[in-house]
Amino acid sequence: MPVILGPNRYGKAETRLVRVVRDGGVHHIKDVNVSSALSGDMEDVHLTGGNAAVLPTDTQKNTAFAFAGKFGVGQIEDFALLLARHYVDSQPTIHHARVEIEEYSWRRIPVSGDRQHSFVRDGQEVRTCIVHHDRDGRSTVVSGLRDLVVLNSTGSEFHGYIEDEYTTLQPTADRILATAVSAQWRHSGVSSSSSSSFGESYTEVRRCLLEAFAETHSLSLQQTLYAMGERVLTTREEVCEIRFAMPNKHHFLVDLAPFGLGNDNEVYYAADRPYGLIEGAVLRDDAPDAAFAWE
Ligand SMILES: O=c1[nH]c(=O)c2[nH]c(=O)[nH]c2[nH]1
Repeated sequence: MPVILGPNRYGKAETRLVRVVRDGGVHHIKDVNVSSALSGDMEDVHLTGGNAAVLPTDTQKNTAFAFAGKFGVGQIEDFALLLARHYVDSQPTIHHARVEIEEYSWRRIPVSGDRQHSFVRDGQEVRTCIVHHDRDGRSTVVSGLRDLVVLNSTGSEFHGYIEDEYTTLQPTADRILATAVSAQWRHSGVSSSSSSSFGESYTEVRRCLLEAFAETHSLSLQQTLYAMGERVLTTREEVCEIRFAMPNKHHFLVDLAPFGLGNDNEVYYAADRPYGLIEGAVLRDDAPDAAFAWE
């Protein structure tokens, strides 16, 4: 039976890289996790074990560290583009590079005196990007975040849904709405200029997400998801599509009647599982073709 090699890629996953930028006694921390995946002329390595086309994953790890030393890390999208372009442009056997970076943010610990080198991890939120570059010169950039945990303690209702023989959920006109937002947004174009605006874009998209979450009177988490996406797309022209995964972090009112107490929307049980999982994309109706951006 004839057998052929299917789609494949290989690379170094999760190179944990920390760079300290020293501005005199004032230090800055860049803490990232870099994963690269390359594809191209990889028939031989799979079919015969000939490695002539292979840029070792160990070299990919070294390149991430070397580039951090040589160029700094800066905005993760720029660093990912730098790496992806380098792999494709420097190695004829590499036709496509995918670079994914996560960034963990650190906040300075305010202390008296001139000590400026102590930090505390800034929550559990993670900034992300996935960049692709191919030998036709096409680049795509998807920026994102995950574990942005938000809660509205009122302003959320849920009623009017299907009720069948298995439904026990009570309709509510006032509930807690909480979620851990995972969002990824696709940039319409990728400029090759070195004056990056990915930092400002990230800050503003995040602001849109938070403001839309807070300002939307919610009849469902789905409606809130759409409102958040719509806010980003109507505010940030560089973004053409945004995808969400939002767990509904259920808060159930506790029945305090057995203890002779009422519960006027005050005491909740915060269940961690199971959770509703609401996923969806919001995009411009004229969004350019995504090509391989989401792969
Ligand atoms: O916002 C919600 N959307 C749902 O689809 C759903 N389903 C459910 O049980 N609770 C909720 N809440």
